Amino acid sequence: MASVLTDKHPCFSSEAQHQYARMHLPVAPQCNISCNYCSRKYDCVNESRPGVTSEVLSPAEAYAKFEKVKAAIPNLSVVGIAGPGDALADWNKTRETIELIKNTDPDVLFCLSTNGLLLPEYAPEIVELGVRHVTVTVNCTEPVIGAQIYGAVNYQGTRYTGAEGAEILLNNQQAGIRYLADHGVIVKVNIVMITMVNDRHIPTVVKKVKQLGASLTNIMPFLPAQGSVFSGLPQTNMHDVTAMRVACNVELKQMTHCRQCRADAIGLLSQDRNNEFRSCAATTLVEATESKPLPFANYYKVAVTSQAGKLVDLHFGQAEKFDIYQVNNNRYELVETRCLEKYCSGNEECDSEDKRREAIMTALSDCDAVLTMRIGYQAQKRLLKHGIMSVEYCYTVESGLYYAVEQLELKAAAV
Ligand SMILES: C[S@@+](CC[C@H](N)C(=O)[O-])C[C@H]1O[C@@H](n2cnc3c(N)ncnc32)[C@H](O)[C@@H]1O
Ligand code: SF4
Repeated sequence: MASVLTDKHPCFSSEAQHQYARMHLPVAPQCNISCNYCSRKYDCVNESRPGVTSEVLSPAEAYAKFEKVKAAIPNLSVVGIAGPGDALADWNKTRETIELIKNTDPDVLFCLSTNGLLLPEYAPEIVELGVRHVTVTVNCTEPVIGAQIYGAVNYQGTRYTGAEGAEILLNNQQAGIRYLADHGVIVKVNIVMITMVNDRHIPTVVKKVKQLGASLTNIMPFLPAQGSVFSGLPQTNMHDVTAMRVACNVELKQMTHCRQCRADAIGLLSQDRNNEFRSCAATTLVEATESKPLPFANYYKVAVTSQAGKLVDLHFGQAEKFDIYQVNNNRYELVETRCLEKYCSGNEECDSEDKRREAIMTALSDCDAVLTMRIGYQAQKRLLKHGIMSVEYCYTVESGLYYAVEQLELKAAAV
């Protein structure tokens, strides 16, 4: 039977994702390990992926932001701490933030995300604080595989590398998951699927964490992050991720609706509103939208970022081609493919970069929406100035097109 705790948590329950909003409070910037896929140094405003945030807050600032968001989003059910580093590496700030909110709003569900290194130390306090959802990232169970994924593990004042460091991390993760599950905490395990590194080993991880008491796993595609050791590896194909989720679902419940959110995400999973609540945000995305006439004969034109045309599996900033579809709520047709330069070249400051980005906007300006796996705030804002809505989605192109139509119609109804 589904628990009331998971029923209201949009990340732990696919039913709750459409009804309940969550907010991530970025109060924990530090980390105690180095994952080779992680980069928190590259502060690109166009990025929308884990570890990215536009601000780091003190516990008091986080509390003030919570109050503001709660007033604006009454269906806010969950407050999570997902970095931008590790919730337990900055435990004092994490705990203080939770305590401040809990004292005034005892109904909020709290969750936190961790690599698990410090779970043996803090799991009893987590339980005592009343945190009932914890996400632990477990990418392998074998130290030799861990040695390829983790550059270093800093534990109790010593820096460990290779299989030695990985072994400490993996042992602590496993002990921590068992403790939490035995004490009534719902544990979700994130697994970053990295082709040729840990992909074949994932079913073993799922089996192990199930034995330890985890309730579900979330197999996520590896996203190459500029500035990370793995920046040159290819992004994991969504087709492979989906196949792995299906195979592992036989063993344990799988999360399939993860959006790999930013550390400051706010709102429903499908509609990140973090930009409305940034301390420096002068206008909202809605305010920035220019009106655009309704499309001819109720057909919308949607530009899709897809590697092979079947799945929405490409970041907007990485796309070099856009498939242009005409679509309404029961038909769609691919009308052309436009080859353009990449939006994100990594050369943020340069003047010609701005011109190039405007040229991309002009090339897409006849479209009503861009359907993409992920898109950053500045790129969304620029698209909206051209009257183009951005829709983040992570499954087939076909279902994504209908989802985009739904979003366009909702927007039209709200005007
Ligand atoms: C930024 S972390 C924050 C929580 C914590 N430090 C951890 O690693 O679990 C949130 C999630 O994003 C994942 N992640 C970070 N960088 C990633 C990347 N480049 N590709 C895919 N997943 C990534 C992490 O493994 C983790 O599951
Ligand atoms: S544990 Fe989390 S924050 Fe730390 S390096 Fe890994 S992904 Fe980044």
